[in-house]
Amino acid sequence: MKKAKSMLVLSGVTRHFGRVAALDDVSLEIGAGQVLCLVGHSGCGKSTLLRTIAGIETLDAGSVTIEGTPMSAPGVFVEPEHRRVGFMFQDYALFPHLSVRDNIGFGLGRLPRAERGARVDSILSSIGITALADRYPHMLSGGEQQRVALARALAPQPRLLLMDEPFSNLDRGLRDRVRHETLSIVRELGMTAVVVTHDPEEALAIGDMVALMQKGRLVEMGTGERIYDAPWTAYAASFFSIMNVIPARLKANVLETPLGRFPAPGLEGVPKVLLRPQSIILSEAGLPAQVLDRTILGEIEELLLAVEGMDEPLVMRGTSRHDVRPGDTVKIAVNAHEVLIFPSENEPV
Ligand SMILES: Nc1ncnc2c1ncn2[C@@H]1O[C@H](COP(=O)(O)OP(=O)(O)OP(=O)(O)O)[C@@H](O)[C@H]1O
Repeated sequence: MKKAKSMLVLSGVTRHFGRVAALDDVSLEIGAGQVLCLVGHSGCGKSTLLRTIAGIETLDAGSVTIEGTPMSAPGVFVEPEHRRVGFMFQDYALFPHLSVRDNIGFGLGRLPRAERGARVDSILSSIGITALADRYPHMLSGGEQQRVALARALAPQPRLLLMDEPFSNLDRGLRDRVRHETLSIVRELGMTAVVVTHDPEEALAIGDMVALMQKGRLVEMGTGERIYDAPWTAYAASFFSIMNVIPARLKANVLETPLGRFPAPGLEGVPKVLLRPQSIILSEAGLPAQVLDRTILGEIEELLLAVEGMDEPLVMRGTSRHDVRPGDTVKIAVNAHEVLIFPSENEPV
């Protein structure tokens, strides 16, 4: 497949606030038409990175390049309004005293009046909110306000759309629908977008590429499928999924654990061994474990199990129902190829 032309290149982007390294040597690249999701715990630097791309924040070192032109680099700073970047804020930041139509047209001041009107009509129609054109923000539901904020960010026809937690103000049921619709619009327009979220599932669901950040650094970037199924770091593995931490000892290229022995050629030191709850099954041929608790989480059943040699209960999850209760003894097995093993030196702090 032909590689898409680079829309955005970040190289060694660094930004300190006093002693805090909000961004520490972040480098990444996204192609035209791709959606990148920046994800990580609160305070890891996601918003600062987005603001740096927009030019609302300056850099201490590194560079931001859009479509091959440096925007922020040593001796270069292109003002935000000249970057052709659309920004959608978490709280939407709509102007309360302006109608929907005027909110959307706000950034189009330089266009002749008739052209501005036509542009606003066209975006109202493509986002499906023509009926709301003459209302004011206080007359709109949360989902409608989100739509207007999206329309306002898209109206100046940016080459890059930046969205900071665009769905976090919506409640659960509405969020999934609005998220789906928003992404459909972004994809139909062929927009390149960078979306910030703290929600691992949301990142996997919407990003062509997912970039996981921790303490100002980029930990891993990849497709959602790769970063979930085959994480390079224990940090990423545990960020996107609940994990059981399995105590292990390395002996002659074999890991000895309370759940069995697993081949680990070439490993040294004290590796970290992780296992997803769904990688454990009940099997007559398996090891004994005692049921501590059983919880039905809707579609999923969760068993907490005590296993000899493990200090922490083992969490097992699956869609099958098991007729067991606390105190019962069961036999468990693990899918050996689903055991995640990380060399100790591979870990960010
Ligand atoms: N203007 C500022 N002055 C001082 N410190 C700041 C400023 N902006 C951000 N920081 C600090 O930089 C770090 C990164 O902040 P940032 O807002 O980018 O994180 P985030 O990942 O977006 O967090 P959240 O998900 O909570 O919004 C934090 O430690 C924050 O306190």
